[in-house]
Amino acid sequence: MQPFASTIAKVFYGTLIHSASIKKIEFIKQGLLFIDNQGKIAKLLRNVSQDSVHASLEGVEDDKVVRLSEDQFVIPGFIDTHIHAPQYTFCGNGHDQPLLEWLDTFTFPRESKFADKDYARKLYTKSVARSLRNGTTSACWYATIHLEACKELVQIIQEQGQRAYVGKVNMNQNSPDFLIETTESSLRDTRAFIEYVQDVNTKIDHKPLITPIITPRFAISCNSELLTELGKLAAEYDLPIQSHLCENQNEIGFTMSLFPDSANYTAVYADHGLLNGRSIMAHCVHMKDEELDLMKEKNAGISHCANSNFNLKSGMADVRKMLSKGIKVGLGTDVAGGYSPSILEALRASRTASVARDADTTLLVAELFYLATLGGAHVMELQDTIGNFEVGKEFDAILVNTSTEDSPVDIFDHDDIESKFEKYLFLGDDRNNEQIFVQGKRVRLPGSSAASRK
Ligand SMILES: O=c1[nH]c(=O)c2nc[nH]c2[nH]1
Repeated sequence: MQPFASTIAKVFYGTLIHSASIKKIEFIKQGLLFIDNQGKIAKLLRNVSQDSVHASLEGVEDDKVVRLSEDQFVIPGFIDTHIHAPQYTFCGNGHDQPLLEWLDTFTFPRESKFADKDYARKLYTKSVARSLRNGTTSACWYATIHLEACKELVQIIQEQGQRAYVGKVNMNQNSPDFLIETTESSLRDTRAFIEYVQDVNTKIDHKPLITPIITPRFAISCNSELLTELGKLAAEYDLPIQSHLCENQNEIGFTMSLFPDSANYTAVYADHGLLNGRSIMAHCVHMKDEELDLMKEKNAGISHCANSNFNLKSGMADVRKMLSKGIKVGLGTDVAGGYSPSILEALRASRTASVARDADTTLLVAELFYLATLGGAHVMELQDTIGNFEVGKEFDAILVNTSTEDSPVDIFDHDDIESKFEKYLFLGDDRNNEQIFVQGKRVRLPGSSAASRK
């Protein structure tokens, strides 16, 4: 056996589809993708004919080779840059209200239930499984303020095998009595949470997939002292940061009344050390030009949550302008402002929003697919690790089949792989996601026959 072949854990032969850049989807026909036993992409060959494939696979055992059919292709896993784990419990409800009322009526009472960690385990198991089943191989999760429930979420994500940023939410003002912390308890529990995740990561036999993320809910719910200390914690532990920004006009007005010394809402985060290259700001619907310029200057990323922005009637973000300014943008489902845990739905809503904003500058299919994959990787600052099939990256992927028994996509004789792929983007769903991989391991969801991370 050849030395290279002996480190190979899996090989895919068939059509591979990924973003080569924001403007270009590469359809790799007769591709051979080699995954090593660390879950990394070891080699990628293009246009390998049936005649020569045998030679290219020399030394690789046959049971490691997946031969894709004409209706199957492999794409990078989706990246959900903004999702609330506890809110899956009311996903699809409550869209008659705008943001601040929706938070008071639905969100805060439901999130308060996560004080009970057994309840949290039961519900988080479903949130994470649903996200994974929809092809989200990486997610930026918001939990709640409750430390023990946050730990449960980490354990569940680890059991199910998703790559994730997980945030213990911080709230010490303008929050109901049943969902509020003191500055001291908020900081103490955030530090304990960070150290818990770090400890979990020392006990695994693979490169860590879970990272704690500093998560001030939004400026309204954190006072200046807490924001400042969270900025210091992010710097001390070198961690990413996530929050909400310029989602709704009432939210912006209230924020500026609380932080009158900052030039604008975006500057509130910058003024507290919370805006840098590892910051992920969700929504950004009503951004002034100087706020977008500040995002660019700080190299901060935006999670575009079009589904949520429609549901909560927040507005339509100007993604074209963000991209033309060179700002990093990815997609977020924003469960449960967004009614769907599927990034495919986020992609479709993003297209609709871009058409409704300006039919002359709509987001193109290549751009939408990029936002769902490589764009999200940039927002997470994981572009050197995931997002497409460049050699050396880790293999996070979906094996899509457009002809599964219960497929919502109909395929006709005239369909080629390009049209099958586009049909999947606009008509497909989790029934087409035949296999899901994170760091080279097949993810098996609760209820399936085998345990996770095989
Ligand atoms: O869409 C949103 N969902 C939330 O949970 C939230 N909290 C603050 N701002 C928010 N926006």
